Amino acid sequence: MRLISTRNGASASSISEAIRVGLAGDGGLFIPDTFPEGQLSGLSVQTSLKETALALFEPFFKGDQLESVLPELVEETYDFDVPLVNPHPGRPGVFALELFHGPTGAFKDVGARFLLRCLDKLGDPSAPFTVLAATSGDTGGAVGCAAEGRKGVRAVILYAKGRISAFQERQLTCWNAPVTALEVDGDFDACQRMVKAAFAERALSERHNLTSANSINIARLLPQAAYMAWAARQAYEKNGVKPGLIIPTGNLGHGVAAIWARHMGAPWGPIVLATNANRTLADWSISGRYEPRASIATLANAMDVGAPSNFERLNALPDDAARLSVELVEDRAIRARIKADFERSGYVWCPHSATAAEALSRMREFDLHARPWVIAATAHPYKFADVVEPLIGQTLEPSEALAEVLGRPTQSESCGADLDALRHHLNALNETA
Ligand SMILES: N[C@@H](CCOP(=O)(O)O)C(=O)O
Repeated sequence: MRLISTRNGASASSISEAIRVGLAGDGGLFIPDTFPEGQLSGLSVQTSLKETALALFEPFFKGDQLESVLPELVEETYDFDVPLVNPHPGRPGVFALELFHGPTGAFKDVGARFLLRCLDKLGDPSAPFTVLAATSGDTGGAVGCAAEGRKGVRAVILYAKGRISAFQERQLTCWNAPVTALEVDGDFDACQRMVKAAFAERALSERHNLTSANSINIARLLPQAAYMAWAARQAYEKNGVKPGLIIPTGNLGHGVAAIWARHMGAPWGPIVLATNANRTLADWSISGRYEPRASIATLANAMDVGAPSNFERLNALPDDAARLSVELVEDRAIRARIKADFERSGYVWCPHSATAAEALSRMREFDLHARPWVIAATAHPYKFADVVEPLIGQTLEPSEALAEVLGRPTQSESCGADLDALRHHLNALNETA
């Protein structure tokens, strides 16, 4: 399989190269020239998540230098539960795919663990990769955690000052070498622009061996596509009807991973993207025009994205593969959904997952009962205790892994919201190395 750019025809010589560089030379995102077919057809409800991942990865990694270590990478990536639970006992056709049982309590753990392990295998400790991660809250923590203690990489996390939850900030700034956290005086889109500008400056990129840990990197998307393929099969087998998926969406990496999984044969029916009040995708779904706008701060802060990077990948798909709908959920509705579902069944959503639960509640009765529905539950509610606890009137308990973070010292450096400021920090890292 060839990996080509979403833009002007650049391509990668192998998946390892695509992972190493993160972004294609023309600034586009890597996509397969043709999607493999039939990889998922032999899988059954008994096929484990790890087996599903190996089957899905096979055509991407065939003949690649990482092919022989894939079983080890898969074993380590998926070493926590990804349960499909029923959040409302009175509604047996509704499921939550709980993606927050990893070390940092967000679905980002899966992709970050896989990507950082790939890079560590490919990296040279005497000239490690510098892995840049722009974050609106959850990616940074997952990348920091996955990078800690590695020799072939160093991670530089750019986070938007004042735009993340207190726990997320702690979780971005608590990792030991080789992790550096930069508190950027700007929003997530500014962080993302700085990262892309750094890649575009060839000398800078080569000097630091830059790559990306955001979902622009294909090694973030594939492991997400794998659990989406596995979950579709599980839900499908429950009553033989293709389930619908509702997925909270910001930078669109998770949504595209699910759409890729369906395009490669995972038995998903309709896919609904739930967004917060950042309306770029909702407007596009109505007007057909993609018009990035400045992001606004919401309760579902990890989705505060005005220019979703993976739109390019969505746009590169044939129309029938990319079919989806978008539901916009404002803060008021997020609050009300967390409260209502807790009162109804005791289930607690994080503000991001609550956008998807709210989208489900707005569905017409006919669509709701026509098939099972899976809500992607993307983050542990404890990470947003300041929002969630007053709504449910109870104290939330952290998971063991999240509690561990509370005991760690934290450290970050201030950074301006432009390339010069980032360049300064990167050069300083080289001087202290
Ligand atoms: N939701 C993100 C924003 C970055 O998205 P990514 O999936 O491209 O890393 C976050 O939590 O930082």
